[in-house]
Amino acid sequence: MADGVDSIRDYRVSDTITDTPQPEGQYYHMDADPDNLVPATDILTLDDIGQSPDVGDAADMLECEPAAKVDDEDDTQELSPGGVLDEETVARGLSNLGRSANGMNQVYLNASVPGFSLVDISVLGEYVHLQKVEIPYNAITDLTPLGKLPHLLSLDASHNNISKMLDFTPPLNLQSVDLSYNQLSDMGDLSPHHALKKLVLDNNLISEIKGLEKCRRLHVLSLAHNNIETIQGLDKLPLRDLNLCHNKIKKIENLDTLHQLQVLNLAGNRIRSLQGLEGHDLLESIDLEDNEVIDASEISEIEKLRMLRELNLLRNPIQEMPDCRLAILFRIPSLTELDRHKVKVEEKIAAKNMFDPSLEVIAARDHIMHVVYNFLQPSRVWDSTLPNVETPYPMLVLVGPQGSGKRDLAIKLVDEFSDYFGYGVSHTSRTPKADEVNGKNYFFVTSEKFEMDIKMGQFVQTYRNNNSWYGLQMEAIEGVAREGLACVVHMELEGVLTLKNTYFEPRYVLVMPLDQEAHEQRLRDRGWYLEDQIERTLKKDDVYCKYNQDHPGFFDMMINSDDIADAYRHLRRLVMDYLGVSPSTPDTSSQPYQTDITEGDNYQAMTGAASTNALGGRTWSKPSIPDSMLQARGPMGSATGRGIVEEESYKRRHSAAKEVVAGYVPPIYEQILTQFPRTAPQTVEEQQGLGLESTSDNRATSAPNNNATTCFPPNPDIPIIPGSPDSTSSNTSSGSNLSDLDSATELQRPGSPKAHPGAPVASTQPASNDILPTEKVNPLSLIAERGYNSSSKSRLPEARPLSGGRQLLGSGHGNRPGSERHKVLPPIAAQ
Ligand SMILES: Nc1ncnc2c1ncn2[C@@H]1O[C@H](COP(=O)(O)OP(=O)(O)OP(=O)(O)O)[C@@H](O)[C@H]1O
Repeated sequence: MADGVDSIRDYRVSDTITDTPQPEGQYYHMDADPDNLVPATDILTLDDIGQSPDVGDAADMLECEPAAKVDDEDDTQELSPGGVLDEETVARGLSNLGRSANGMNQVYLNASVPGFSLVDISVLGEYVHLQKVEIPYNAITDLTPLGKLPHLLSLDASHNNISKMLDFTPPLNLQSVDLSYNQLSDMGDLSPHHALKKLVLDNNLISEIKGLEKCRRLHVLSLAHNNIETIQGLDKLPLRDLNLCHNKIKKIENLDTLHQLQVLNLAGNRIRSLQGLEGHDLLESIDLEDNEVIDASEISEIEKLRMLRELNLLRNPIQEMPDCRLAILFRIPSLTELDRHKVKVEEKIAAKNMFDPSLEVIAARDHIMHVVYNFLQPSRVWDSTLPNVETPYPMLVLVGPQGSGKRDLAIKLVDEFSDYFGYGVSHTSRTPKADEVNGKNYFFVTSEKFEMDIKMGQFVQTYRNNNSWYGLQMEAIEGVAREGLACVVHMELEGVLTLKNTYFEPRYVLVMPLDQEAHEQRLRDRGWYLEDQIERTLKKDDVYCKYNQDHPGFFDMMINSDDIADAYRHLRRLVMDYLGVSPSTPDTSSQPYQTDITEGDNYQAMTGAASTNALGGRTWSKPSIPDSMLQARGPMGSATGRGIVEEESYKRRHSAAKEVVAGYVPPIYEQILTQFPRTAPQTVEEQQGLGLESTSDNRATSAPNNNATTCFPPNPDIPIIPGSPDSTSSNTSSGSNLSDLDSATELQRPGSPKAHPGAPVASTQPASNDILPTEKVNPLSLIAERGYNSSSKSRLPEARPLSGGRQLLGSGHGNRPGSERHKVLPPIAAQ
């Protein structure tokens, strides 16, 4: 017998290492210095057997020693002949030297003898200090010898022929047992093994879960590949990881009391419903691969599991559902792994955009759809884009939730200021209400017609509400534009977001019922709406308020519409302020819109200038900012119609983009100059003609916002470009609106310093690379290319004759192009 083996056995027998020298052969001989051994912790208290760094490290140094010695011996010797485990075989498998349970001895704690076709393991009973025994891949049928190992913590007896469950005297503290791949058909009574933390019984013949009632420390239970049909016998166990995959389970049940469950594997069963998983708040991983989950609604059972990170539904009929992956990700956004694939951020965004797109995404899609359909139509020059694409067509949009009163306000406003405004009638597929007139309130069309019109590229924006379509057609705007009027429309936030993507740059007035009860009452009083419609509308109040808060400057103005008469009074005053209309304009409003115009109203300063109800050089179009707003902004206030915050942000982005593209940032002075209004340029004479000199300072700060010389000292380095809409030349005249086409095409000639009317005027010799690539593309050139150049004016739509007795307003200003009649809306850029 080799020395090493002798030593092991002797050590086993003596059980002791003492400080005093012992006769040779009686104790284990160690080459390593015992002093170097790190004292082991109390191994009985270890949670994870054999993983104590202290014990393990020391053992690593030494555990090879006996095996090496044995290897030097006769390798041909048969180990454990006849399947009877012998000491030599055990000697080869011993490892992990550590302290014995009583802390007095150095002992091997682990024995591993796999694959020896062992039948009899009686000899193991003599190794009383063993804490971990690994005897897989043998032919063991009887485990009773292990009853003699009182300190056994971990047993791996998988791949044997065991048919009786742990039928041995329980060790003190057996915590982990692996009996997978055996012949177990009955779980028996595991009460004696109440210390069990982990029990693996995979690939047996078990058909019933039982005997675990007393295992109050069981965290991990694996019963994969058995014959289990019903989940039971697990009540109140502290299970964290339960594996019941590949059984015959049809229903998830009796898991309610497993409050600590984190990982659940039910793959390879016959489960159809996820009912029974709800309420397991700690569940992190659910594997349901290869089951029969078919219904997407089942996801609702697990979508509230906040800790859920991994879900596997591969090989379930639910996978046939279109966009199944995105649908699941949308419903359970916390997932990091789905169907064995990591979830990408892009997928989560795609899921959100597909199933609950933000208002902005809805609007962007709506816009794209209309642009594409429009593009497919024969191109036209719209009256509302003239005199050039840089000139925003004047529009007023009243925005607000359903029943906020915006529609009534719009109609009332158009009635009263019919020389300025026309009502842009939207289309809808909803059925008309009793008092509604087709063509006045809406154009009422069928859904089919509406959708056909979409495909015909007729809409600027659309919006779907309560299964009905709403939309504003280009023709509705055009009809008003041809009259030379500013278009007033009302719509919901979604419509505004689409409109913000278009080239229209309307004024947006938020009409908001701030008192929700009053709003609710108004909706109920109408008697049109269903209960859930009212609920949804009231919820949308919050969306509006939040949007207004989160996007300062998004709306130009907000009007509280709790009291509709009061709201109209505000709106009226605002409009008059914009238009520069005299308060002497008779207040034609009657009940319920009693306007109350007092002497103290701030537009009174205009009285002298606009007593004839003329525009006084101010328009509804973007550059005209009410005095109150302009004052708040100061002399550097926005002239582009954006809110001040939007404007600042826009400027920053603009200059940053310029810097990146051209490596050049125009001085702030120039940037400001280029922000001057591109519409309704107003000459100094015109302002003087309005008697601005005699008005209060209030007017002086607001009126000249399109006159650089008033706001800023003239820069001798900056050339005044005649004909540019940004030009502030006082030599303006109300020339042909169409002549702008000439100047626009002129402006983009190669090498011309006037490359684009909107391009910043950088210096006396502008460098061509100061111009953003996008700025080099003048859409007017595209128009010109299509034949709408200066020589083909005849292609432009002819103005219709003036319809019925509308008053011509203002003097000395150009008409709104396309109308040639009303001198109402923005005067044309001077040539
Ligand atoms: N083109 C459009 N784009 C977006 N929203 C629109 C459009 N036309 C109408 N809407 C809005 O759709 C909502 C539903 O309109 P509808 O006329 O059916 O309801 P209502 O109860 O009469 O609403 P309201 O009294 O607010 O006008 C209203 O808020 C309306 O302003």
